Amino acid sequence: MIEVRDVSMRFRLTDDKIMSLKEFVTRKLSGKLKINEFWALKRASFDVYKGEVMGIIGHNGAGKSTILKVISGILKPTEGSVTSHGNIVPMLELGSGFDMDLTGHENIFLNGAILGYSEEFLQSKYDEIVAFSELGQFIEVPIRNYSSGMLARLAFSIATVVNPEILIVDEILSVGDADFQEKSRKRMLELMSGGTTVLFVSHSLQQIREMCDRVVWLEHGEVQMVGATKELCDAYEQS
Ligand SMILES: Nc1ncnc2c1ncn2[C@@H]1O[C@H](COP(=O)(O)OP(=O)(O)OP(=O)(O)O)[C@@H](O)[C@H]1O
Repeated sequence: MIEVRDVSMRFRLTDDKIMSLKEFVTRKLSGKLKINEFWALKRASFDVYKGEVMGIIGHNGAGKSTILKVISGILKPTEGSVTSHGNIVPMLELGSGFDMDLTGHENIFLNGAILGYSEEFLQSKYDEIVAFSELGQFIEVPIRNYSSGMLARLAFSIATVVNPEILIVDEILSVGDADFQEKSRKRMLELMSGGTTVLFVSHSLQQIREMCDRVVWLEHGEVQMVGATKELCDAYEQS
């Protein structure tokens, strides 16, 4: 269902603080621009099968969020390829696809449109989304006033209103209060039992052990191991 083949991702960084485009061009032309290359992913390959829940673990900076962005199509890999079959719903950085100046209500239509849902569809699902988000009257308030937990609730409610074929989740289950975490965990389990393929990053090994069929372990941008959850989490904990 998802084939990740020899994916490498290079970021180019400059140490210098450049204040304008003019300065950038002058420095570049005069050869004074120092650019460092950084490979956030190095020849990563793995498969995610239809209907399985795949966890991604690894220490800070291992490349977990980067691989999710590449699979979601947000970043184009420098080398390698990703093939996927089915519509992908990514829930990545909190608030991506949201406009902070708009209300929760307006953002349901904005974010929903970005995810590819029609206005009529969103209209028909609006009450359900608001009810699931538990935002109540806050739905009419600009979201810049929301806490990160409230934003996560809104994002999760919009993204899971339909059963996506592939759901990509970055740490979202660790945001919000315990009750909502439990509710979103149940919704994820429901989606999984309905055949949705899920790819998710979590720093909580307990969550990974509980929810995943298989796990990819990334370290410094490289795939360290791919395997069954228990075996892999045991190895990771011992490392
Ligand atoms: N847009 C970018 N430009 C430059 N470097 C980046 C960019 N995005 C990520 N990186 C770097 O790539 C590396 C991998 O980042 P990534 O966010 O994928 O790691 P992660 O495993 O998700 O980390 P964490 O667990 O801390 O969230 C990091 O060193 C990060 O600083």
